[in-house]
Amino acid sequence: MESLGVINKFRLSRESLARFTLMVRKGYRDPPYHNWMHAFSVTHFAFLLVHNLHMTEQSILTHLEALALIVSSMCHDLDHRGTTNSFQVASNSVLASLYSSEGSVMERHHLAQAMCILNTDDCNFLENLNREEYTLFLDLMRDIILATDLAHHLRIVSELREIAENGYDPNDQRHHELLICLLMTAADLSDQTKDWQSSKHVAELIYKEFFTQGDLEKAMGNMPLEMMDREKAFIPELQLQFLDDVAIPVYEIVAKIFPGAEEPYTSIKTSRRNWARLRDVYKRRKPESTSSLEVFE
Ligand SMILES: Cc1nc2ccc(C(=O)NCC(C)C)cc2n2c(-c3cc(OC(C)(C)C)ccc3Cl)nnc12
Ligand SMILES: [Mg+2]
Ligand SMILES: [Zn+2]
Repeated sequence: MESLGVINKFRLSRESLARFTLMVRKGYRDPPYHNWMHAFSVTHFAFLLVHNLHMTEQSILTHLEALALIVSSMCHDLDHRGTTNSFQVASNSVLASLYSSEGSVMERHHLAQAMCILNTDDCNFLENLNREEYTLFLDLMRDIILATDLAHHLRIVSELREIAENGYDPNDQRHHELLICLLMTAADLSDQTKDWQSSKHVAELIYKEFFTQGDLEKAMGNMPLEMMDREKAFIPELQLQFLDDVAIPVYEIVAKIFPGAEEPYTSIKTSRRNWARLRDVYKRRKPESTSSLEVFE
């Protein structure tokens, strides 16, 4: 926050900011993947994007938008239970009864948790923002956290491709809104742009979460998605699919809009090559012998 210049610009209270951060960290549970470590690494990547691509200096983002992106990254998976939106509905969870009519069940809950913490005494580090800035900040945080629903991303990805092809227009309000969603998604997926060992380890954590949900669904008498069924999933193949269909296009678009952001795109393509190698190695063995998580050994 210091090096983004938002502390001084918005006269943020360091004590409140520290209390807010500690409350946010406490607001995460400890599933294998969707815990504070994920929120922390997403926040760090969001900072690197804004800082290294000089987004505030070049007026690509206002300082308020940069602040909203960082704070939203910290809060974007608050109180995650390691289960998906469809599982909330299938299991008739309290969160589903609260939010399923609007969709993005978990993301609405993450946002509600963030608002609660902001409204907790001594944690509202935004107290020196004027009414207009504060209202705009809350609108930004809402849009950004709701943009972390994979379904939302899949709805806008064709518009994102079009912006990457035809050029980003900083004066186009829709382009600007879509860009902020893209930055959040790029941060949320950034574990896959790290070194192979780290990316592979994170994938292992995600599938531990998915398989636990699959076990729960079987216990409930429901059929889990193949991706969540530890007996059926072939992880290298599933990872190649997700990288090709969702993750790699995100960094390809980021690299097209920001020429200085080639590295994550290069790195995730390397990760993909490693998954392809792993798939070929495990494909040759008797398929029934490889228990899903064995690929991580
Ligand atoms: C390594 C890696 N593999 C994944 C494999 C599958 C899926 C999945 O949900 N498949 C559902 C089917 C219907 C397509 C997500 C995966 N995933 C995510 C992720 C991304 C999310 O949404 C944004 C950030 C908006 C893309 C939301 C939640 C998660 Cl866990 N992060 N890393 C991963
Ligand atoms: Mg999420
Ligand atoms: Zn996340």
